[in-house]
Amino acid sequence: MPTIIPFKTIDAIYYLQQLQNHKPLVHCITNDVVQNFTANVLLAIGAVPAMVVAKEEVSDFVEVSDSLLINIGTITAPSAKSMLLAVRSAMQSQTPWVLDPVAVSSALPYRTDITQQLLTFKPSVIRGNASEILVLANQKSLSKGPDSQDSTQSALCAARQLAIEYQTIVAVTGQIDYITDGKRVYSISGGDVALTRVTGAGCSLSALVAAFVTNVNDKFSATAAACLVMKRAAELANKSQGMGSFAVSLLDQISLIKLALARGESA
Ligand SMILES: Nc1ncnc2c1ncn2[C@@H]1O[C@H](COP(=O)(O)OP(=O)(O)O)[C@@H](O)[C@H]1O
Ligand SMILES: Cc1ncsc1CCOP(=O)(O)O
Ligand SMILES: [Mg+2]
Repeated sequence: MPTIIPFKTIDAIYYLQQLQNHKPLVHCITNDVVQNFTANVLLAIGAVPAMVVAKEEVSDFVEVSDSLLINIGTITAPSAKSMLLAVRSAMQSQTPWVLDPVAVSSALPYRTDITQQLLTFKPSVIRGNASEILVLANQKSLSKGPDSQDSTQSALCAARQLAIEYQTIVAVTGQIDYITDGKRVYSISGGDVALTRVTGAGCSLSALVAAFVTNVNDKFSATAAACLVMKRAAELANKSQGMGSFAVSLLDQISLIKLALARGESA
């Protein structure tokens, strides 16, 4: 196992600045539960979201986008078709794309099979919770629908194995996030368990990753920067008024995160 390196705030600030300079257009094919929240998270960080899903136009739209998010949360036969067309186009045009394998498990062979097909089109990053990453690496897991029941520590070997097998970057998230390209590992601690009590935290994090990996050479560090932003924003968000307010406050804190990270660095 390589040395696990805590990812630094100063490096996250650099990638955040790159993102905000370029204002990337992020093409999202995501699940029905989190469309609006995901679009708002992307706007809050300084990216431009576009939820374009029709099979007739996904290939064209990938070509004008800076990156693509594929999230299989509420997959159906028509959306699976759109996803496969979009990732084919992304691979051909070398557009970075992020896979969020929501709820892959032995109990859901349809989405697991589609995910295996998607993986052949070379995702730039796979972002999932520990149970999802264990399943993709053919290891035992304990998921509960879209939620993980496994620790990220227990999925780190699986994450590295996947990164090597698909020559990609894997972000396995939970109490501690790990980001790996198979050889190196970054860790990010902190965040807040409240992130597991609102829907769409993981899905919108995958969208953030898609925004961060555009226009950069080092997608490994850019992925870690996205993960750090979500954890720090959750720490700063208001948890005292319940989970509805937390979700709104999380958006507020994402929109203000550059200032907060810079303040933390100069303190
Ligand atoms: N117990 C926890 N403590 C702190 N942060 C957490 C915890 N569990 C998940 N997170 C954070 O929640 C976000 C979503 O991750 P995760 O829950 O793994 O995704 P998903 O919603 O896809 O299951 C990430 O930013 C992750 O770091
Ligand atoms: C509840 C639910 N059901 C299908 S997709 C989805 C959203 C999952 O969101 P997240 O993985 O971010 O918790
Ligand atoms: Mg998820």
